[in-house]
Amino acid sequence: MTGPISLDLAWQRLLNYATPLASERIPADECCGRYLADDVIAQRSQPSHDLSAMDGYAVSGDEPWSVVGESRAGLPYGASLKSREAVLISTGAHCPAGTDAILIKENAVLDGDMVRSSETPSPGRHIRRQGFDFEYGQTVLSKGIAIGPAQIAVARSAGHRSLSVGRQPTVAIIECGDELVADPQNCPPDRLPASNGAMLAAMAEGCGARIIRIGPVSDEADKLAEAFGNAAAADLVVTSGGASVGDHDLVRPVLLELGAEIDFWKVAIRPGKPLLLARRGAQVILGLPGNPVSSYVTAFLFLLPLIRQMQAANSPLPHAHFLPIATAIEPGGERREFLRGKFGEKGIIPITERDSSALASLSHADVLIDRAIDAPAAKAGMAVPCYIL
Ligand SMILES: Nc1nc2c(c(=O)[nH]1)N[C@H]1C(S)=C(S)[C@@H](COP(=O)(O)OP(=O)(O)OC[C@H]3O[C@@H](n4cnc5c(N)ncnc54)[C@H](O)[C@@H]3O)O[C@H]1N2
Ligand code: MOO
Repeated sequence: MTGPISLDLAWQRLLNYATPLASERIPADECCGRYLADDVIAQRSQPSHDLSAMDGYAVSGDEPWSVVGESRAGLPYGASLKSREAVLISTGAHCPAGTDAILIKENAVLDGDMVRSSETPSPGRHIRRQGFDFEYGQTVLSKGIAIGPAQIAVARSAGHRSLSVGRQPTVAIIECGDELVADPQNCPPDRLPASNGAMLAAMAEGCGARIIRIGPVSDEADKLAEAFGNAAAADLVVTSGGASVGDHDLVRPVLLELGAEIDFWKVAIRPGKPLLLARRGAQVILGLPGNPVSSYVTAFLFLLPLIRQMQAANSPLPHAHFLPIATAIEPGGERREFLRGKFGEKGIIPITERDSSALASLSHADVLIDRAIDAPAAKAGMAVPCYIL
């Protein structure tokens, strides 16, 4: 039996394993949370003309100016300005050709159809130049980025009604364990409400997956094989529990029986050592440990990156932020460890509970603190790598 592999190696293998699914074109307005399958090229310049950034007067030459018309947003003044002419202008309206400056309304002194300034407007000030935001033909959004509200807005502004995005994977979640009951309000004293399936489904769905829930499945090889059969249509199958070395831990033996290729089993992290990556035909299989916190942490580190990668994300792994800790942390151990932490006024407060079954402490966590193997003790105030949950 080979030993656990490092997290970095496991991540490298994971990213080589899953390829992006086919792309699809959908309305830009429905793209929040999706990943771009192609670069987005501007079909127009923004702004398409020089625009006023303020309400006031577009003026040409020296004062006083005679007011010859109006330029409104969407209703431009049709002619050029001559020297000593002005038009009333609104924010977002075209500056007529010949505009030298914008006299803001607050500094305008009207006298019949003439206008003067109480403060001379500086040339070019308050004029948004054509194409200053982006130019026609420019790449405004790059392939592989996550689409959020700002990206939807820029795509529309660049003239796109629809966008090409990675297809969302179907993820089947199989919960294993004789002790698990589906209904938490009907749980005999010797059993346990199944909680990992719902937790993993919420995590995967939040990352864009379409979910199939299977189980809880009892610890019997034929039942687990049947569950894999029911998951045949999924792009990715995630199991929870039965990943370790116990007599009733059946995920690995059943997968071998079904002819799956196992890439790795066991990663040197805490929590979450018994973790399995396999492939069966085009289907990727991720076996997560049953302990609830291990399940959460390994889903965060492996399941969510797989889902992002399948949707064409260019940066699917979680990103660490260096944040100061409010209290000291003891030296790291022989596995890379992910400690729960929460936001506090003086920095991240490490949560002392480290048991991999302790869900209440997980529910208080805002971050996972990444502690390297044999990391030296960290004093209060030191910045440590954290993953925001
Ligand atoms: N001899 C060894 N024993 C164990 C090792 C080891 O290396 N040698 N590793 C330990 C570690 S680390 C972990 S993590 C667990 C993982 O075990 P399994 O993936 O086989 O999980 P189970 O045994 O099925 O369950 C563990 C624990 O979690 C509870 N559980 C399981 N599924 C759910 C669920 N869907 N909802 C809520 N709770 C669940 C289950 O009742 C158990 O208490 O193995 C260690 N053992
Ligand atoms: O990973 Mo186990 O997750 O250390 O309890």
